[in-house]
Amino acid sequence: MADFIGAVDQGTTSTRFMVFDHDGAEVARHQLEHEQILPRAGWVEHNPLEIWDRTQTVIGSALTSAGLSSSDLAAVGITNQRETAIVWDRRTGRPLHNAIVWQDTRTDSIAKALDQDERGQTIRHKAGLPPATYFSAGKVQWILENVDGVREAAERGDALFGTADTWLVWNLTGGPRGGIHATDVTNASRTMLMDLTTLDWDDELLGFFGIPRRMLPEIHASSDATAYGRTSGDRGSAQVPITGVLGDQQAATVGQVCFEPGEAKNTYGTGNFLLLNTGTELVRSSNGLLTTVAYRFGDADPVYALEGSIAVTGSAVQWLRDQLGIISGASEVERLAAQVVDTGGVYFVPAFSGLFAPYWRSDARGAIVGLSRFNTNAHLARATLEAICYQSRDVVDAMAADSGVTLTTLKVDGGVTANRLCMQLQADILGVPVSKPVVAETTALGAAYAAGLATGFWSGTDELRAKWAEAERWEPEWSDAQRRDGYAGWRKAVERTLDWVDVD
Ligand SMILES: Nc1ncnc2c1ncn2[C@@H]1O[C@H](COP(=O)(O)OP(=O)(O)O)[C@@H](O)[C@H]1O
Ligand SMILES: O=P(O)(O)OC[C@H](O)CO
Repeated sequence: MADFIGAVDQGTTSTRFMVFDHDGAEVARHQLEHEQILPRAGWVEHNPLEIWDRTQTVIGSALTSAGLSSSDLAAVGITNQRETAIVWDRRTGRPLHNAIVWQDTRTDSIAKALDQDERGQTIRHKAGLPPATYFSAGKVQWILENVDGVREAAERGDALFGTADTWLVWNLTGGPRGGIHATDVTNASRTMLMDLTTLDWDDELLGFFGIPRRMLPEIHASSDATAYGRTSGDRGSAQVPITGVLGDQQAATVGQVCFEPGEAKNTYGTGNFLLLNTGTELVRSSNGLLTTVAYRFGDADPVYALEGSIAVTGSAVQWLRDQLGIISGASEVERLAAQVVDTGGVYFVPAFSGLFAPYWRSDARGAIVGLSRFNTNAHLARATLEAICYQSRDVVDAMAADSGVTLTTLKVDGGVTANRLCMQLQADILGVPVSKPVVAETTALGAAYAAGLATGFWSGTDELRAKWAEAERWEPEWSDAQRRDGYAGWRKAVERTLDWVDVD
């Protein structure tokens, strides 16, 4: 058997390929960014061909850097930015529009209209999601209605829809020459088109968006030995089985070995995504969280999760860098924030395109409140880090209310966790310890685990669980009063951002 498992992590800002050995240790990686196309305020697009090109490059260069070839890979897993919608022509492989990214808000009127009658409740009940611009279905509807010829092509069966996993699987398995059109249950659970109980596309939901079933990929388990086929073996490379496919936040849940109900992880990247494993029971949220599929391994029952999705966390740090210019790199925010002992009364709510969980308010906009002449850049930097943590606190509180689970530790990962001050603030603001694993690339690791489980490379979840090891831990230091007062101020600041714009 080949000694390694590969994993493609196709994220919002970059695509990386990583190779892991049997111990789950990293052997190789290469990563490339792709362009963020911003045609108008609120619109965010990617070029699917650029993403495919980047994917091929990072696979080749990561293998070469480690002196490996594709024949050294027992299997490959794919994990991806979720919800982002791609529609392409099956005959040519050409995209019929740029990918419409999860952050894009152009479909606000579609989402609003659905929520004005009982369709909103039907979507909540069947798909586990509130009608919102975040999810794929409205984006597909927009392409069908706004791009010439796409609806006709979709009805003829020539236009295919997929999230980034589907696009990559189709291209890796041959594209127009017989590529496999498939997705997994976790990605399908983010479209607003899948019924969480049947794990199949739902005709009533498809009808709400006018989406022909023929456009849609087949839905399979997240870990499956055959459904996703093999890489096409172009340019003399080996045909490697693709045996793991799952959305990036679900992959991080697997990489953090959250296999038991009550276990949770929080990933801090562009946004934050906190997932709580609720087992084979489907828990419906009354507090603004999403119900989603965490993973399905082979024929086993699906495992569900409650998710709190936060749109802007690490990207608020980018805003300090790119728009305000008060830091020159993301890592500088820690030094600047550490120049002061608190935020000097400042709160920053980065509701740049509204607020996701648990508020789901597209009429909110960002605000910096509590300013006095005393305040400096350092206070704003610290308030940015606190905003990341307070938004996570909102979600943790909603989760406790929905599930009755009180976290005893929060497992963390993602780019922002490099910021030790931010992680200390997170422990302080939550009042629970925060724990970071040795392998911080939990997303790629989770995709590799899903792929390796399907082929017998790893024997089962117990073996994977034994590989998890803590690298760093932060204990709460704030007093209860400090925590209570700080959070009360945050809630007041959030109130100030609501009902700020009229959204059409
Ligand atoms: N030291 C740091 N302090 C705070 N934020 C950071 C730091 N390093 C990186 N970030 C933020 O982390 C994000 C990138 O994390 P990553 O996990 O790669 O995100 P994604 O997968 O969403 O692209 C960026 O938004 C960046 O601003
Ligand atoms: O690509 P990331 O890491 O920013 O994750 C994006 C999420 O999957 C969006 O739901």
